[in-house]
Amino acid sequence: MEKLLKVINVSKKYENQSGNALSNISFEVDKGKLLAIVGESGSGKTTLLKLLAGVEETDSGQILLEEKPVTGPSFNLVPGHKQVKLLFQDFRLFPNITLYQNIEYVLRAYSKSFQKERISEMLQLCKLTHLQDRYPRELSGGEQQRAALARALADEPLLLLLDEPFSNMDVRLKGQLKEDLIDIISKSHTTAIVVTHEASDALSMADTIAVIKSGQILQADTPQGIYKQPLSPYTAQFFGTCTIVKAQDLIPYMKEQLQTKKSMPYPKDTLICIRAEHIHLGTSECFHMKATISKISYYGAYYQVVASVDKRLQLTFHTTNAFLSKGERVPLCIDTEAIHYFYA
Ligand SMILES: Nc1ncnc2c1ncn2[C@@H]1O[C@H](COP(=O)(O)OP(=O)(O)OP(=O)(O)O)[C@@H](O)[C@H]1O
Repeated sequence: MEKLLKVINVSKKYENQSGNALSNISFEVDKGKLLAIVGESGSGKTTLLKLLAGVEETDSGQILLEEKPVTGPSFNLVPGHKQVKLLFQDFRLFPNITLYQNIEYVLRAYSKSFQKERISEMLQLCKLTHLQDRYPRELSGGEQQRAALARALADEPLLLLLDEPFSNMDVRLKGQLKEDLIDIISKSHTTAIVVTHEASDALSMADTIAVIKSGQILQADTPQGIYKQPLSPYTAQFFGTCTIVKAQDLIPYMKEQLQTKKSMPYPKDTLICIRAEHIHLGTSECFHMKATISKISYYGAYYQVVASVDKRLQLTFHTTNAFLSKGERVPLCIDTEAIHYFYA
């Protein structure tokens, strides 16, 4: 697979900052793929996008786009790399010209006939042909985003960067937009990096996810790899509800299963993660322990239940059973095969 982008040991510290915004970041992106960068507020996501777009300077390390260095503003007359498009949360469409003219502006260096052809292609791709004569203020949030996307893709950037593209969207609109975005990006064969703090967006959109915390990449993997084989409790909990417990606290209830799972004995303080969907109400076929329900929260498709087994062991699980109540003692069964171990 051809590597479009290589980020090698990049660090960045702002002048008035005590720690680093980014420390020794390295990753690669294949041509035509979508990478999601995920992390909590202040983890360094936007800083990374700015470095990739060439609008901020790196302190050390290298960013290579098609093997050529991406340099910061002090190296360029016009800040920003010509073939990298950074799409901001607020879209930044020109307010006083129509949607058609917004795209036309990006293509001003090309011939009139090429402009016409390309604008029509972009409008079609982003399902905006019927809205081409409207001004940005006459478009809905979702339409404005597709318009910004059409404009960004018009002169075929090598790399498209999207900063929190769904931050201002309601849930219904977001679902549709996510589908549109993936569709448009893949049809245009664009390589893209999407920054988000929403784990579910990253899981559902990306080919690869990079988890960033305090300016460092904790893990980069496929969505399935990140969800099923998290390298740290932080990543495990970021991507879905899970109970993190010491293996020794589970041994009294699942001695046989835990020991046969791995032939090697594990240290006593080995942590394990059990996803909420891998804990079920016990049956005559599967019973590991009894627990007392301390909390029930309704999430529409399921209930999230917290139940205490003993002083040290509290499990969180999902169920569609609507007849449970707080204080009730319930039998529980854990999918032994799905238990994830964090070896020190
Ligand atoms: N211009 C600046 N000067 C000083 N510190 C900055 C500057 N910009 C960002 N920072 C700091 O760098 C760190 C990373 O910020 P960044 O904006 O990249 O995080 P983020 O992950 O995008 O956060 P959010 O999700 O809240 O937008 C933070 O600690 C932030 O306070």
